[in-house]
Amino acid sequence: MSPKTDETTSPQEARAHSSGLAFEEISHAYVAANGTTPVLRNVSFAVESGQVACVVGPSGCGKSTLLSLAAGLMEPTSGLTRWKGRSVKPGTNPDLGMAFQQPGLFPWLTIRKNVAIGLTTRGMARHEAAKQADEMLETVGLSGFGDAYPRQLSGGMAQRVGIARALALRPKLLLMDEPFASVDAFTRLKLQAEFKSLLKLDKPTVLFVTHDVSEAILLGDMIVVMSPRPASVQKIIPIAREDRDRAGPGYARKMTEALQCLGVETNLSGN
Ligand SMILES: Nc1ncnc2c1ncn2[C@@H]1O[C@H](COP(=O)(O)OP(=O)(O)OP(=O)(O)O)[C@@H](O)[C@H]1O
Repeated sequence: MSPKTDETTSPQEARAHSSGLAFEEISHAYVAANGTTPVLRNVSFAVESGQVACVVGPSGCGKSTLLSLAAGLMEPTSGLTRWKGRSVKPGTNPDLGMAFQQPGLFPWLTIRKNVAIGLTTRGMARHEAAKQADEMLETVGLSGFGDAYPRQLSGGMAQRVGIARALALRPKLLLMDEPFASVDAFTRLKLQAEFKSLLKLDKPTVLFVTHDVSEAILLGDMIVVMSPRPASVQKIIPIAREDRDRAGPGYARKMTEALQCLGVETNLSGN
């Protein structure tokens, strides 16, 4: 979360000195032959090192665009994205790991090779990469599946492979775009709990896009609620450990706060 500020430190300076990921007055528009689509407007927030920020917002408001900017896949129309205080430039960020809604596994490679591929492309020897891939597969509950192919896995297992592939790189910055959206509700709950404990291993800084407020409360140290497109930050809701108890008052309070911010009716008892 943003560092404490005092009279001598402006919020802008605090973001510039963030130890993690910072967006500074980011605006972005897509320009195409048929016109310009403004997507982000003056977005500013910081995610401190080792913290998890979950981004929620209406469909099409620009959440994935924010991830692409953090990954350095494109540059904003205006403003600055910083990682560890340095401006993010297009190109390879060795600290970066990414996982998406569709894990995008290579069907012709074994599961082991799917996980190892990021390591070998970074120059690791094949046998060492295979060993680390097997360790990571064990961590995500897929030991014994290294020689299988993606077609032999269920949707939940394929998601686990996608997460293993991202985490095998031991990323300091992990960007995730609805990684659990395509699995059934029960598998999703299991994956969320597993992912939560995996984060404790290396404590990466995480930007996690989701449509699911309960997922955001469970996984996030903060929820960044975006407005409709062109999106700006509507509210930042800090999440404390006790708020993650689904039966506790904090959980209900944070859920209501986020949903109201998103314009969702929270009391349907009169219907
Ligand atoms: N490469 C592109 N060129 C033109 N417009 C784009 C491009 N990528 C995204 N857009 C548009 O920008 C807007 C924001 O897209 P983005 O995918 O960032 O939103 P999102 O909040 O992640 O959406 P969703 O919740 O549906 O996943 C959308 O209107 C989308 O159509």
